[in-house]
Amino acid sequence: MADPLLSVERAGEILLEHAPQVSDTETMALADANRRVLCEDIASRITQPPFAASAMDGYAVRAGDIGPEGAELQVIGEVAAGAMPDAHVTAGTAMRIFTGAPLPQGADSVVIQENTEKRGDAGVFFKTAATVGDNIRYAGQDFAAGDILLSRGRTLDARALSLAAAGGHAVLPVFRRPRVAVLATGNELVPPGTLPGPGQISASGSVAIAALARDNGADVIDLGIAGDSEAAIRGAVEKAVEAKADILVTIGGASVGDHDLIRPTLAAMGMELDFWKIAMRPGKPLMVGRLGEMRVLGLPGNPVSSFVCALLFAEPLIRHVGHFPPRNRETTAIAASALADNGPRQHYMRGRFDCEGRVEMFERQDSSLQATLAEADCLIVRPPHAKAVEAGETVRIVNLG
Ligand SMILES: Nc1nc2c(c(=O)[nH]1)N[C@H]1C(S)=C(S)[C@@H](COP(=O)(O)OP(=O)(O)OC[C@H]3O[C@@H](n4cnc5c(N)ncnc54)[C@H](O)[C@@H]3O)O[C@H]1N2
Ligand code: MOO
Repeated sequence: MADPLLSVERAGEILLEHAPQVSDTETMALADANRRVLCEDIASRITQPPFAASAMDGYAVRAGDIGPEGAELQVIGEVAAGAMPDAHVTAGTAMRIFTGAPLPQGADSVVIQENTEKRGDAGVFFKTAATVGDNIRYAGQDFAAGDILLSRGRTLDARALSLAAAGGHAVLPVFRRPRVAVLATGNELVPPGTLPGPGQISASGSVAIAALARDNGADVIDLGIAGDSEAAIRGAVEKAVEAKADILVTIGGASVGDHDLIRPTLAAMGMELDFWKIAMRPGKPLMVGRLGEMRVLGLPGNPVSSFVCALLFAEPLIRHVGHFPPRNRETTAIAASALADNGPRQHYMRGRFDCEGRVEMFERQDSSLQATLAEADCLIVRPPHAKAVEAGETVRIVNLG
């Protein structure tokens, strides 16, 4: 019989199909622009290097003056970085020059000082032949004014920011960060740090989702904890709408119990449902919909389920909305021990690498166990109906690092 549940792959496609990308932009100082995405091509305002400069400490010479047998030349002055030469190099003369200094007119080569010997007051003997262009950085050899240095869509990092600075920019136009609202739901939840009373547990899920969202370039709106009532959930969702969240991530209340009110409440508020329940374990009750422009991701409450769903769905969604390039976490590894055959849902099993780099699964995989999640290096992916695997065979994994 065909499995009626949506596949993980198809769910991922549907998720991105209706997710509008951020169009608002802002101007950021270079110091604040790291990890942001450029919204325009950036052309250089200047030519780099702006002038022919020496790449070494030594002497600016005319290469033709020094043959294979060497030559003695008269030093007529010196030029350091930041100064301009006050003389021309003519036949039989040289000028002392330092790294970064402009090349004097007439010179066409720089000889490093290690290949010279001082002779008398103003004489220097050049021991080896010089070639035109030796140790010279010519004007514009890096880039010229008007060249496109960085393209729209580039995620800014240390190298890109340095290039922008070299090109004469102090600020850059970037897309605003995607706004992700995170809402925990459940009467049993208390904020982290509050000792749980009878029947209560710490709300850990939103901490994980907020950190993951920030890792992926989002601004997080923490909506706190809503109790299991339609009014409480509605109030929190309204705050997400007011804050103009691009994405609302809810945790818990996604399943079929009498207190699982996320889907009915959002439906009553006008959410268009894209899907609810997928062929995945943990994470079967995942829900995806749209409330106006806001993408809604309803994660199951078990902390491992909410984290795995966030990694597989919230991360790509945030990256897409924020114009960040997709992050491919999937690769393969050698199984350290045998794995049983799999049921109808794609199973993401916590695993860790052994000292030989092979992957072994944790024995206990219950979706409430957070200690093994924190210890895990990867999730071993077991596709629906996958056959049993022997030790030494290759398996798909999702890297958690
Ligand atoms: N009859 C059925 N029952 C359940 C099914 C099902 O198909 N039929 N699915 C199970 C699966 S799978 C999951 S996963 C859970 C998910 O259900 P909910 O999304 O409704 O989650 P809750 O019931 O609200 O919570 C489950 C569990 O997780 C704890 N929780 C909730 N929020 C947080 C949080 N922010 N931080 C830490 N822990 C949290 C909550 O206390 C519960 O212990 O449903 C199964 N049931
Ligand atoms: O799928 Mo639930 O998400 O197993 O714990």
